[in-house]
Amino acid sequence: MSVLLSAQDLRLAFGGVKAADGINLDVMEREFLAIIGPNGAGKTTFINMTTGHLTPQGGSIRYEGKELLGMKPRAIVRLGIARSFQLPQLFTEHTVLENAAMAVAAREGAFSPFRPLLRPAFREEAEDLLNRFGLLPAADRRADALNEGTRKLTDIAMAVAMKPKLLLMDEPTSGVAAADKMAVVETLARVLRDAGVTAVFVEHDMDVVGRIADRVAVWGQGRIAALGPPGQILNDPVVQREVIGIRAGEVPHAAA
Ligand SMILES: Nc1ncnc2c1ncn2[C@@H]1O[C@H](COP(=O)(O)OP(=O)(O)OP(=O)(O)O)[C@@H](O)[C@H]1O
Repeated sequence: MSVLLSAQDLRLAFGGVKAADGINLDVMEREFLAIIGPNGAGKTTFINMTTGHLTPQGGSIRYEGKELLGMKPRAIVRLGIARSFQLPQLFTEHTVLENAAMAVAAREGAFSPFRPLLRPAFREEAEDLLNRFGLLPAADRRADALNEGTRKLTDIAMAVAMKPKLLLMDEPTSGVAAADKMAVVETLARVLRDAGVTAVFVEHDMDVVGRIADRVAVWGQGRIAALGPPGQILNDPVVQREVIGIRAGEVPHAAA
């Protein structure tokens, strides 16, 4: 497997807060890399620096060997890096199908408020996308009437419409009802793996991490405190105590 994204000595401080304090990380092609860590550790900051929404004060981020620093978010999307947000960014007054069609149209640079959204080519691709995510039954529902699991999947489907090679997801399961969580996770993992997409995702639910991550990076105060396979990281007593909040003697969440 080759390196897709490589961060070297990334640094960014907000006043006295070091949100990135020398981040070194290689993301391998097609892997699912989970980022875990306490609130304020700098996890979202890393995503924002990769997408061009924040500019590091030092270091470099290379994607397929190309330096991303200094590039605008739109240019980074065009290279094949998409993201989904902790709070899904949907067009709430439109249906799920229309949202998906808008993402397809945006990718084609053909979105226009004056032309029909559901042109046949966009509609067909949007339906295919929804089908892959198991979202066809929700196709005609307005985005503001969806449960959180369906909203999250729709948001991720829109990111996948950009045909990314790398997808960055900020807490893909936050707010999703416990009963729906694993189905959502299994669906998104299946679609992304089928499409050969590399995924980097921030996650607080260790069951989710244990289920789909190939590797886990533990963030601590702007640095990577540990990195390895989930069986190793999630069973590490320090990670359990400092990040997961498990005390000695309790049953860990993750399987070895
Ligand atoms: N635009 C900003 N301006 C000022 N401070 C910021 C900004 N973005 C992040 N920070 C600060 O940087 C630190 C890291 O924030 P970040 O959101 O990356 O943490 P996180 O690990 O994603 O936390 P959480 O799990 O709560 O989402 C925090 O102290 C935060 O308050």
